Amino acid sequence: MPQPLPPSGPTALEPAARAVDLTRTYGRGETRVTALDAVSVEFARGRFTAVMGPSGSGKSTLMHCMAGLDRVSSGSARIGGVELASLNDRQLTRLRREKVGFVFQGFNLLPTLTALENITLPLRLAGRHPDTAWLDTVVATVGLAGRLAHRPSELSGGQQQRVAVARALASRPEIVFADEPTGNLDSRSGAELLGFLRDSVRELGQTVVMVTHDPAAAAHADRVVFLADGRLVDDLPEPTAGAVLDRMLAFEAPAAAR
Ligand SMILES: Nc1ncnc2c1ncn2[C@@H]1O[C@H](COP(=O)(O)OP(=O)(O)OP(=O)(O)O)[C@@H](O)[C@H]1O
Repeated sequence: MPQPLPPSGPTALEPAARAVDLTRTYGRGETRVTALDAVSVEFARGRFTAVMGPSGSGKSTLMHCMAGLDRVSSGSARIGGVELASLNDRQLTRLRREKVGFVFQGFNLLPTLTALENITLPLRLAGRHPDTAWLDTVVATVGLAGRLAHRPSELSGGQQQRVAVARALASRPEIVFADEPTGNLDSRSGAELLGFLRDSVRELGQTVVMVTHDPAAAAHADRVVFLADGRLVDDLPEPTAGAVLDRMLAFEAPAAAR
């Protein structure tokens, strides 16, 4: 029998995810690295947040700790009110399947499965039946109707990444984490994909957190948070590409002057 997940709490008011003083260190002694240093951040429901910062600033570590793919060293990471540190491995796996969607740079589609089979695979693994009406809405939102019987090799890179987005949304997760989802796409496919992610937030009420290096990509989000040296250093609402670029230059200027 699967053990029940702890209750999610008063969900309407609870942010989709929250970190409090989240610290993650790797290694010991001289090789010890503090990837995240007491980061506190909330990701509100129904919002699209971009996470930016220089290489090595802790962006992927933050995503992995928040998504339950990595354990925190100290502090708290919660999804919909559930403290991830309180879960055993089996409960964590279930929480990831049921409440979290992932979109990675490399798509991670299974080549022998059709687009539709790829999209519904996590649900089937979780022993759940897809909600057909929701699935139709997701497929229409990401513009994949007519491509569902194709295998990944018969789809363009942009279409493959849209399959990955539909797969992340298929379970109607509490939150979707996307790690540089446009990294392997040409600029047109990338812009399209960002439009679909934004539509999933605006029209379907989903919550998306996306790591990106690209100010134009970040400008599709409702908010940008900036990391530097494992710390949260800035928080920009309603970002424009210009404003994001200005912040990035402001962080880089002191480093360049050293
Ligand atoms: N498994 C690990 N073992 C040791 N050090 C790690 C591990 N994962 C990450 N780090 C270190 O933690 C720091 C933050 O890494 P992280 O991958 O989160 O940065 P990032 O901002 O996502 O970088 P990039 O933009 O280059 O992907 C880096 O110094 C990295 O070398």
